[in-house]
Amino acid sequence: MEPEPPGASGPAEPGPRVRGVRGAAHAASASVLSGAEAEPQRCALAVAAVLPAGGSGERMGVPTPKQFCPILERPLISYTLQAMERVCWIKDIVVAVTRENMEAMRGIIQRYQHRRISLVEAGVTRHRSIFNGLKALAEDQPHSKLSKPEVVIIHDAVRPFVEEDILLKVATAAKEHGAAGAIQPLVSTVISPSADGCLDHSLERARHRASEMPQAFLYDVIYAAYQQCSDYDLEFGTECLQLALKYCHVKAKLVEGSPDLWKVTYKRDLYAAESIIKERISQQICIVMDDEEDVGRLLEETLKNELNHVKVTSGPLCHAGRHLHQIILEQCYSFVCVNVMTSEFEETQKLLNLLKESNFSILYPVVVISVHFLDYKSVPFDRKMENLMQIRELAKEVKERNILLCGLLIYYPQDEQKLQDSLRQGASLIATFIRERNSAFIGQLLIA
Ligand SMILES: Nc1ccn([C@@H]2O[C@H](COP(=O)(O)OP(=O)(O)OP(=O)(O)O)[C@@H](O)[C@H]2O)c(=O)n1
Ligand SMILES: O=C(CO)[C@H](O)[C@H](O)COP(=O)(O)O
Repeated sequence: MEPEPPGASGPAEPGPRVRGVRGAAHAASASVLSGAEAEPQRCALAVAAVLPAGGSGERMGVPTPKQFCPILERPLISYTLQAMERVCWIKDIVVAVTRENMEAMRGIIQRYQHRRISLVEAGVTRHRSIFNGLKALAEDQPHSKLSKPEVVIIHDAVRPFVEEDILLKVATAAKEHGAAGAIQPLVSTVISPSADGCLDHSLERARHRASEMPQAFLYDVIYAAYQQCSDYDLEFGTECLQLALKYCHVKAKLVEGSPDLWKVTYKRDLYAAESIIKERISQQICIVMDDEEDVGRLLEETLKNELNHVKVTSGPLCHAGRHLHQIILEQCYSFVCVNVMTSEFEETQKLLNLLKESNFSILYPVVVISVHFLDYKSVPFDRKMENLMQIRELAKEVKERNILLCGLLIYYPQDEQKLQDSLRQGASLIATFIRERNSAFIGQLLIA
């Protein structure tokens, strides 16, 4: 068994923390993946989790095992770990990884500051990997920091959108029934073919369910089941709930799960996962501007009208960045910075410095759009453009910190109608960059 990574700590305290590097990153992680405001829940049980992550992802058809495939440049498994570790009542998270990927996994834990993780070696099948994880939690492990839990949750490393709510439901049901698992209605009807490749019979769809993850068990039940398992079960079995039934006569409680619990299996699932994450981190935009700025207010109004499903907040960068910390706590990953009174990039630079200090962008790419207004009666167009070309250097520098910066020049004519058109065009460009987070925009100066 692997020791905890350096800097790993005990269970997280409920609620997000803001101070320091780790605080910022994990505050950021508190509710974005769940897509909900995460009120920390309580669970009186001693709970640990085992995450099998030792597969090769054959059906994905790419050389990298799917759990290590990047989504927005971060490995898929890191999203799943983030979803598990934000649940403060899960004491230990044991991850089963193949020997050849152990070093890569340690790197991921360190880079994304995951906590409460222990690594064990995976087996050649999913059941064997899970068994190895369970063994690490057994009482008789010499030199182990892990303690035997009352309830163990088993969850695939490739199901990143697991929420605290379903984890609590399966853990609580496992305490009462001995075993519990998430289910979903079947999408397709299940049929049974005969040896000649023809239909033998079909199952009545409404009477069957798809078994998903997470599942939870009284530790003693599932450990005893795995100890009694045949080699055939360990080789070909796909259902842990069945093992509890077959070997311990425990009938699992089935709990309705959400469609987002699906298992990333094919390449298209990576695109789907990326879209879900992008959508979740684009639900809020913060406009950084001086309260007195009329033109900023107009832009804010236009953005609110054009993006009526998105929460738009605004405010100045206060002393010591207090206001920004508040915004970070509110899970905002998209900033529009209005530069009017000051020299071209002064406000943007201040915002970037705060974002860099907070280390907020470890987990998700943060978008910053530096907005400038073009009123070429006061500054000649060529000089304005020359100044604004600094955006390239600035963008290059902050890209290393996972901050995606682009500039937006908005034409500011006297004519009311033309100004409205420019603002609408600007709002549409802002919305596109925030939604797509496409690196082609980085360092570009967009013109509206
Ligand atoms: N020997 C194995 C095989 C699978 N798994 C894990 O079990 C989970 C669910 O399995 P599956 O989706 O089948 O993953 P793969 O086996 O990697 O995929 P494929 O069947 O397409 O090869 C994944 O997190 C996978 O890494 C594991 O820990 N050890
Ligand atoms: O959904 C599940 C129910 O336990 C498992 O994740 C699934 O059965 C794993 O099987 P495989 O590794 O063959 O895809």
